[in-house]
Amino acid sequence: MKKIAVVGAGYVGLVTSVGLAHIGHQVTCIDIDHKKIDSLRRGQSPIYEQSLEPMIQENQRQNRITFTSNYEELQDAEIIMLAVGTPQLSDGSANLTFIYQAAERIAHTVQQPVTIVVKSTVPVGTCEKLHEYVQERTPHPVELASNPEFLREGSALKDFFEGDRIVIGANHEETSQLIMEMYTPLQIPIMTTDLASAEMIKYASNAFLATKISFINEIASICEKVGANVEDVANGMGMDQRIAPSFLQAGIGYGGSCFPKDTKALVQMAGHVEHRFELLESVIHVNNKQQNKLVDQMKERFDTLLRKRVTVLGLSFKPGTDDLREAASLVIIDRLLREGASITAYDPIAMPRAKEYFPAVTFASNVEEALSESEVAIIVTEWDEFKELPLHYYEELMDEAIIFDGRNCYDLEQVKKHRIEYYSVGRPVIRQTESATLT
Ligand SMILES: NC(=O)c1ccc[n+]([C@@H]2O[C@H](COP(=O)([O-])OP(=O)(O)OC[C@H]3O[C@@H](n4cnc5c(N)ncnc54)[C@H](O)[C@@H]3O)[C@@H](O)[C@H]2O)c1
Ligand SMILES: O=c1ccn([C@@H]2O[C@H](COP(=O)(O)OP(=O)(O)O[C@H]3O[C@H](CO)[C@@H](O)[C@H](O)[C@H]3O)[C@@H](O)[C@H]2O)c(=O)[nH]1
Repeated sequence: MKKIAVVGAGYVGLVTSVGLAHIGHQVTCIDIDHKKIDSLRRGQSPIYEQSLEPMIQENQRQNRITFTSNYEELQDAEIIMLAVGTPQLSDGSANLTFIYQAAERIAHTVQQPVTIVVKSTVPVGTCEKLHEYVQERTPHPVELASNPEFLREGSALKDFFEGDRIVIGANHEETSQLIMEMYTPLQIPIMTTDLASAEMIKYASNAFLATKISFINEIASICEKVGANVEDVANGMGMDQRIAPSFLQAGIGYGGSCFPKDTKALVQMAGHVEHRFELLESVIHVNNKQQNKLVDQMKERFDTLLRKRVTVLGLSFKPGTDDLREAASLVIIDRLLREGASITAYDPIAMPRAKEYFPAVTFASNVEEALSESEVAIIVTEWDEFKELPLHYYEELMDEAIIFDGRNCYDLEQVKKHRIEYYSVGRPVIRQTESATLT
């Protein structure tokens, strides 16, 4: 059992805190956001993540986790994990303000030798500089390690307990050893390396996954023109073990708090060492195009979207989370509003948050209400609730069932059985008449 402090109670900090407590460590989780800390002390999670709230409560009952805004409570921690945000600046590079603010507070608080473990995604070279920065501000010996986080929202706890790998970057063997001991109960393969390589593994992994998505989205656009079906293409490609099936789901592009910002930060980072990362620039460009694609198709279909009653199904950037950061819904709703459409939206989880983002949108309390009297539906997030919705609902509830599906939720053969006009990504359009199917 180790005494660990985690700085930042966001998606990463909170999941890490709860996960470490659950495997037996004594964890103090610190955040400057008093509202978050108050709600956590009451056992309420400020974010939606499957199984997180009960696990917070269980570890509180076992006295393995405490929440605070007071930095003095990290004084006796042997390990301090840094999990504050690193959002993007206007030029796309990473904003390290929160990292340095937290580092300064840590330096002025520690009373004994400590190891700082950077979980936040930071540009290569940051950990080395941060080490000097903290050590200059405290007489106590400080070690520093990079331990990038690979969890996905929506399956964050599962990823904590059953991740593919743990990467530890450090300058000394003993530092890596200490962090390996901390993770021992997890039985996840551990890779150790130097600080810079660990920092780069995080950016390279996200950039590669984003590349797979933009690649399949480009293939999808070509499929639409040549009459192929991108799902079959992706399945066929994925059977090759060198390619692998994951992250080949065509759709309206990647969003979220990581891929958009980390791809841009890596382009910036490359630029700083006079390397133009042209491949990644294209990946970003393709993604921007992709987010606008369905609205472009809709405009083509209707000529004008002025006063069109549009239903938006799904608002979060992916299912299983209430996170709206860089969600495709932001781009799509903004475009639709500018085109003069009137929007009703529904999301099973993200609506409380979404209300802050979209003051001009009407929110429905369920999918039926969202679809009733709608002229066109657009599926932005592939929640199970939408995937499992009987297709006759669209026929019965909408004026005329016209669906633009940005996540390929439905099987084309099933759609053909209904009077639905159906546009998806990288698959043939279904235009249904009462008696015939014209594709
Ligand atoms: N969200 C993810 O899925 C994910 C996955 C892997 C890596 N990451 C990376 O992890 C980092 C954190 O991401 P996140 O999504 O958890 O961010 P977040 O915005 O959800 O949480 C960050 C938290 O840090 C707190 N904070 C800011 N300054 C602080 C300070 N000085 N002291 C204490 N708390 C402070 C904020 O109040 C906030 O609660 C980022 O670098 C991100 O790129 C995120
Ligand atoms: O085949 C796919 C897979 C994903 N997406 C989209 O890509 C985005 C990101 O999805 P996902 O990677 O599942 O979620 P994140 O929670 O953003 O996780 C990514 O970003 C995290 C933060 O860096 C990393 O820790 C994770 O390893 C990495 O998968 C979402 O908009 C998805 O809709 C697709 O369009 N097609």
